[in-house]
Order: sequence, then structure tokens, then C-alpha cells
Amino acid sequence: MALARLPGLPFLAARLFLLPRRDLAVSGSDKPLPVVHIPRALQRRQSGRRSPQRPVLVRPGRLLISARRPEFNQPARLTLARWESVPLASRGWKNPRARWDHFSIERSQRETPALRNFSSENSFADLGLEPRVLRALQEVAPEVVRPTTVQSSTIPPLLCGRHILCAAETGSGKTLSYLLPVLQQLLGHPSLDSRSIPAPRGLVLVPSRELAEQVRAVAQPLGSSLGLQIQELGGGRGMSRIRQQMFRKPPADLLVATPGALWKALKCQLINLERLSFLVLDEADTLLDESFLELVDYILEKSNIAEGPDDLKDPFNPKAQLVLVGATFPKGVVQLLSKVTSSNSLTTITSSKLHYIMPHVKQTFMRLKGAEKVAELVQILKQHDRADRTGSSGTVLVFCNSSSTVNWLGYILDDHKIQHLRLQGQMPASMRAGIFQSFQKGSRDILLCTDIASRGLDSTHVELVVNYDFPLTLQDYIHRAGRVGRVGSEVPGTVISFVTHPWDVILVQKIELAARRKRSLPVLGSSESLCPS
Ligand SMILES: Nc1ncnc2c1ncn2[C@@H]1O[C@H](COP(=O)(O)OP(=O)(O)OP(=O)(O)O)[C@@H](O)[C@H]1O
Repeated sequence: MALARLPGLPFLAARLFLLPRRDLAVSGSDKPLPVVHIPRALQRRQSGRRSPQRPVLVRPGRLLISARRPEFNQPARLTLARWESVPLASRGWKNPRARWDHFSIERSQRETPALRNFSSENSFADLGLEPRVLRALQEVAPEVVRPTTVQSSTIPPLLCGRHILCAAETGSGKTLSYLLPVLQQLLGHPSLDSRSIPAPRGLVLVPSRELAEQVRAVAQPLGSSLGLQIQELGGGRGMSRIRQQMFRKPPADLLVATPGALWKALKCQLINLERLSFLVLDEADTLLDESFLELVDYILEKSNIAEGPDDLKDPFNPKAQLVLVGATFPKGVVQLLSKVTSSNSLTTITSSKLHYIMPHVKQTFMRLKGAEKVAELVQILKQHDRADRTGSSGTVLVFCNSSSTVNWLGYILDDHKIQHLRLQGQMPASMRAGIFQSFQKGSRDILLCTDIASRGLDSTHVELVVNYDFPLTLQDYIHRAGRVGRVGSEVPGTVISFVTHPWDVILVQKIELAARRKRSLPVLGSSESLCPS
């Protein structure tokens, strides 16, 4: 053992020990050399100390994951087996020393999966839409020529009078997939309204005022062209305003409403839902979660939902066809829906890439300390501003987790002379109205907002989403990221997320694992789990 402690000798001794005994005799002498036993653990340690540093993994070809530490790069063509362990770049990120580490999920395809079946053979006419609806569509949205995947699979069963649950990725064209058949069906249903209380025949329920504004803005020109009246009933308005809206002449055929405002109108008997033929819950998972459930339960109770397609045929005793739409559905949503309708009367349409990480959008995750986020954001926005002056960039959405952070960050951007708009839930209704629309129209390039702008809001100019605060759930991540890379987006999108807290790291690890394994995100239902058994 004394020999082993001499520098350089243990390695030699270990090698001697491994040789066969007869080789240990020195030629010309009968006396064998003494054998030195070196413990295996020491041998292993020694050989470890001498081996060169772990080689850097540089593989040719495109990458799916590119990391600051290249040993965590993953080539695009690598498919991991189910049992194979996955090295995560974000593994040690709960440790404060991981600051400034980062990795990106690279763009692996150019187009959104929603355009997978976008071929000249598909047409809206083949889906059962009438010529007058097709003419209205062409007049109002000439860029919409062929149906997206979700439109191809949703419009025919909806026209057949089925209750539908439509779950498809963000920005895939779900709004038109229910509006076109609903408007067509409203043309075919007689309007028997001789009542003193307004009784719309179609109702689209959405969780926010901004989304109500947006859906109304899509439906109104189509409705005008078809001779149908579309109205919007958003929250944040007093009773007199709601009364004024409800009794506007002519009465609405299709009403787009938020649950709070509609609940008030129902309680004050300003509206009657007994004549409803269609009830659409857009962003259904939000509407069915605890924050809205009481209001939505009341609205569903007041609407006459059909038991099945046979129930829908009587024109003098109309019952409502139910349409549930969303980009994220938690596990167990089908059980929740059994309260509303029997699960076998529901046709479930899910896209194959539901709850997957978007393959056509680059998504970068940066581990930062809380205090470093402002400087990083300012740098990103200034860089964006420079690119904008050369005319090569779109608009930016910056998401925060609270209204107070939006306000605080807004003052800091003001100090840096970075022009922006702000949108958060604690703003007075009068200030909040129209902010997203003016961002959509391009009055400012940057919108600082909370999650009220993450669901359903559509802008084809958004190029960059920054998660200044990391979202609190995987659903919120999907919706925020889904503001870029939409059908019709004019610019390729990027998402940058700042990762600060240990609970952020847990979500990032789930996202990274799903991306590396090319699987859907956990916690949310997979497309199969949404189908009733
Ligand atoms: N068939 C089509 N061809 C071209 N553009 C389309 C088509 N259908 C929809 N679009 C455009 O795609 C964009 C996204 O549509 P939409 O807002 O309906 O998506 P979504 O699936 O409801 O998104 P989210 O899940 O975020 O609510 C819109 O700008 C819309 O005008």
C-alpha cells in the first residue's frame, strides 16, 4: 500500500497486478517480484482521474434541443425509447448556481400542424356548407379558401346535429369551425320571436370581454352578409348598459357573451334562453373550471339542451345543440360533462397533436434570478425595436402573472422609453375596452398583459411571446405560447420564458421531457383520454 501512495505508481502497480503471475518474474532471476494489491475502488478512482474530460457531444444535423451545455443537445432525428433515461438540460435548475443556463426547443417544421391536410382537394363546399354561406365567407374573409384540419373534421358532424367536443391546438381555426355551421343552421331555423324579452337562437359563451369582442368581430360581417343579427354582451358594464344592449332592435339571432354579464341579464329577466338552438362554450375548459362553474351551471340550467340528435328535430319546441371548444382539456373533463349531457351523445373531435409542444415555434427557456429579469427583458425589447426599424419584425406579447407586475413593469419600460400597451384584469372596463383590438391593428408593437390575453386572442402579427413570469400551469403555457405560430401568422414565432422559481423549474422539466420524448404534455388529457369509453 505504501507503494500505491507514491505519485504515479498506483497506475503502474495496478497494471502489473492485472498481468498473469508468470510474467512477473524478472528474466535471469528466479525470485518473483512482490505483488502489490491495489483495492479496486482505488483503481477506479485513479483511472477516472487520468481519463480526459467527458467528450463534448457534437452530432451533425439539425437539433431538436440546443442547450448552452452542448452535451444536452438532442438531434432532431433521435427518437428515445420508452425505457431510455433522458438527460435534461434543466435538471439542476433548482440550484441557484444554474443561473444563466438556457436551452431551446428548436423549430422542427415550418408550418403549423393545423395545415396538415391543407390541399387543393379540400374545400368548404365539400363539408356541406351552402352556397350563400360560402359566398359570405368569400366576401368577408377572402384569405380563407380551404378548410384547416379541425374545420374539415368539425363542420360536417355539427351540421348533422351532433353535440360536439372539439379539442384542437391553438390557432388552428376553431372559431370558424363552429361559426360557419351555426350561422348556416340559424338560417334554416325559423325565427318565432314575438316575445317581449329577447330570446337569441344561438349563444357563444366565452371567458373574457376581449374574446367576446373578437368572436363578435368575426361573426358580425358574416351575419350581416347572411341577414342575421349578431350582438355582444361583455362584462364590466352596469345594468343600464346591459338593458340597453339587450333591447336593441332588431333582436340578436346570435349572442356572444361572457358568463358574468349573461348571468346578470338572466337574473334580471332581460334575456330568455328557452329558444336556443345552439350553445357554444368556447375555451370550454376555462368555462367549466371552478372560477366560472357556478355561473355556467346556471346558464346551462336555463338553456334547453337536447338529449341527442332526435331531440333537435322539432322546430316548434327547439332544444339546443351543444358545442364545446378548446385547445386544452384536463383529464376528467368528459366525466365533468356528464352533468350536462350523456357522454354517448357527444362526438369528440381531437387533433392528433393536441397538448404537444408546438413543432413550428422555437421555444427558449432561460434560468435567471428574479432581479435579472428586467435587464434581460429590456435588452430583448430593444433588440426587437432595432429589428423593427429595419422592417423585419412583428409584435411582442409580454406575459406577467399579476396585474401589479404589469403596472410596475410598465413604469420601468416607460423609463426606458419603450412604448407599449398594457392589459390587465384590474383596469376599469372603459380603459380595458378596445386595447387588444388596437394592439391587433398595430398601434403599438408591445403589449404587457396578464393571462386575460392568453386565451383565444388572435393576432397574425405576433412574432415573440415573452413569459416574463413563468406561467403557473402547463395549460397557461400552451395558451400563451399559442399566440404565435397561428394559421395565417405572417411571421415565424418564438417564445422566450424566464425561469426563476423552483415551481417554474418543475414545469420546465415536464415541458423539456415531453419535447425530448416527442409526446404530449402530462397532466392534460391526451387525445385518446378525451374520447368517452
Ligand atoms: N381556413 C383558413 N384559412 C386561412 N386562415 C384561417 C382559416 N381558418 C382560420 N384562419 C385564421 O387563423 C387564425 C386563427 O384562428 P382562430 O382564432 O379561430 O384559432 P383558434 O383555434 O380558435 O385559436 P385559440 O385556440 O387560440 O382560440 C385567424 O386569424 C383566422 O382568421
